[in-house]
Amino acid sequence: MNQTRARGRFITFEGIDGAGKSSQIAAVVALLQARGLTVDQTREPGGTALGEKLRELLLHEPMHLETEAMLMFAARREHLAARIHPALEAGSWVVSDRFTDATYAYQVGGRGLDAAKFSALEDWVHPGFQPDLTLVFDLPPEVAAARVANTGNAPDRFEREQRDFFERVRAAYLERAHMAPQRICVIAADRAPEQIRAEIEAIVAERFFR
Ligand SMILES: Nc1ncnc2c1ncn2[C@@H]1O[C@H](COP(=O)(O)OP(=O)(O)O)[C@@H](O)[C@H]1O
Ligand SMILES: Cc1cn([C@H]2C[C@H](O)[C@@H](COP(=O)(O)OP(=O)(O)O)O2)c(=O)[nH]c1=O
Repeated sequence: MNQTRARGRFITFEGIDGAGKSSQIAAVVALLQARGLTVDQTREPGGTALGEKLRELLLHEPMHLETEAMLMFAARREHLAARIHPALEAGSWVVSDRFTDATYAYQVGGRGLDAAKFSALEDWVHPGFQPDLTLVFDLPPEVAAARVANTGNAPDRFEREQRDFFERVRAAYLERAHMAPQRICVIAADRAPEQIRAEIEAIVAERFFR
């Protein structure tokens, strides 16, 4: 029998640093796997050997804002070609810690990149392609900053930014969610992990398994 496997779905997690994405991503991956799906868990910047090298530069090397935006999209181009598209076509689901909404939030919102330049890069790198579902973890920057400080890890170039930067990033995420309400769900992330997890499970079930 010539049965082709259905194309996989692409789910992305977004939010300011310390929003609490990491553990919830693990829960969603486990949930999908429990349904018998093959899941590829990945992240941006990164996700490929080249992308991880670019990530090192992006997180630690000072650079011009437009260099930063183009390197984010360069890493993404590689990620799409080498990993995301092949996985989806093979029927795997792809769950990524960040994607293009992060460039809108951090580079346009946080750093002030020209929105037209962002759109040009987005249209070049993935014309007509967006995640099937994006979860934006939303919380006050001071709460997120306290969580990041508690981890005890050395902060990277982004995590060292001040509260007003993260206020702008947060606002840009909310603006982006407003522009694509069918795709982007905003999650109140200043709650207990179990509550957040239950809400996400309900969203995923409603969106994909109803
Ligand atoms: N809902 C939550 N309430 C309180 N602390 C949390 C919550 N979710 C995550 N944390 C803690 O906050 C820190 C950052 O979480 P993490 O998942 O790494 O965030 P992100 O991946 O969004 O940067 C970790 O120490 C984690 O244990
Ligand atoms: C994908 C992406 C990430 N970033 C930033 C956001 C984060 O501060 C950083 C790395 O993301 P992340 O993996 O969430 O950091 P961590 O592992 O420390 O939780 O890169 C951008 O500024 N633009 C982008 O397009």
